[in-house]
Amino acid sequence: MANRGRDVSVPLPLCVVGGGAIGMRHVEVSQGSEQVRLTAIVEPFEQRRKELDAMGFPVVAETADVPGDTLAAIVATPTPAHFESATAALDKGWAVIVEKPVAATLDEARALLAAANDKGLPLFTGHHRRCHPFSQAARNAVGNLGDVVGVQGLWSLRKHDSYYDVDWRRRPGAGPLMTNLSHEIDLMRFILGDLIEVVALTSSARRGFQIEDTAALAFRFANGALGSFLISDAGVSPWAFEAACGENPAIASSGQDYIRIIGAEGALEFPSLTAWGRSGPGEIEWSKPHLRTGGPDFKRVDPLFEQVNRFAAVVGGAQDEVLCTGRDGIAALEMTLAAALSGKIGKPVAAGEVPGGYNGT
Ligand SMILES: NC(=O)C1=CN([C@@H]2O[C@H](COP(=O)(O)OP(=O)(O)OC[C@H]3O[C@@H](n4cnc5c(N)ncnc54)[C@H](OP(=O)(O)O)[C@@H]3O)[C@@H](O)[C@H]2O)C=CC1
Ligand SMILES: O=C1CO[C@H](CO)[C@@H](O)[C@@H]1O
Repeated sequence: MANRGRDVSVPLPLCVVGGGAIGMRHVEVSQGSEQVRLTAIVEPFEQRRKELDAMGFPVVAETADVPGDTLAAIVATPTPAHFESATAALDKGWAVIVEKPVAATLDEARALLAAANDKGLPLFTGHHRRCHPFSQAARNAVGNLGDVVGVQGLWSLRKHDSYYDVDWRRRPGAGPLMTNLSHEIDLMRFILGDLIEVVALTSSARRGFQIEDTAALAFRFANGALGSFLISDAGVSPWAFEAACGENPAIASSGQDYIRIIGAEGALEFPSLTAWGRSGPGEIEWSKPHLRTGGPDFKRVDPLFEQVNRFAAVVGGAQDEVLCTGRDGIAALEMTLAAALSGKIGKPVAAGEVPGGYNGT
């Protein structure tokens, strides 16, 4: 692969494309990492460029203006622009992390992966939750539950109204399915394996946009387990990934678990990894009390910092089993779009049934 075998004692020269909300978090962690060196922020809009320049950031208008020694990019443009931005980065010969969802449609996502493969360049998707120690531990802990029967999740955070002042966030490619459920799907895949079917009810009754504000979903996994999820960015609650773990400086912590995983031999709350299981010998069944075991104390990390360091290591030739690959990103996008399509047509949608050009509306 291109860039493999470079001297990893030298920080990876990397640019961030898109100087918005998450782009600036990538800038922050890149500037704090010894594994990478920020060469530029690519920001096409003059006013924003001026602001970034005044703050002392190295900012350029387009990919062509990025310093020539750059070897990698994090693409953090609006989702509908991912394809164009990531294609431009791959054309420069850069290794790429593209923010989630990997693209607006499956056709675009598959074309990106094909381009990366043709050029021998690493392509990852920014489903950063995998980089938390508790996510990796959950993957191992489900092995103690016996056959997994099901999973139940709830993600409900009320976004501030001005979040939706940004035009693209009210349009196809955005909304809590593409923006937030895509993370949940990747996380469920990471912990429990492939999802193969989804049925959904969607509603825009609270915010009144073209995109949904709330959805109730049911999933089927390849291993036979089932799942259900309620997701909303209009409803106030302490139950959501970011509130549970406090990873996002812009979102208040609650410390509340928001997912329960159920197996034939026990159950697990996430992300605390509080476990419920056998309290004695013999058949484990409903007349017997459960033994409750609190989860371990996990080291708190900034997952974006972990992600960029892992990325730098892979570009230097390391193997990685945690980062979300381009292929993983496509799988998460497929079931996210399947959920949107199901909500639209009122029927279950299986993997393989989402049209390549479908963008979720
Ligand atoms: N992993 C995570 O935790 C998160 C991921 N995301 C994902 O990141 C992406 C960006 O979201 P968010 O940060 O909220 O969006 P923002 O709108 O805050 O930021 C996008 C930035 O990209 C700029 N931009 C627009 N088009 C281009 C282009 N063609 N080339 C370069 N820059 C461009 C925008 O400029 P201007 O404002 O002037 O239009 C803006 O500065 C989305 O795909 C989203 O799903 C978002 C939040 C968290
Ligand atoms: O990707 C994401 C989208 O938005 C959320 C809130 O802004 C983030 O926390 C999340 O990681």
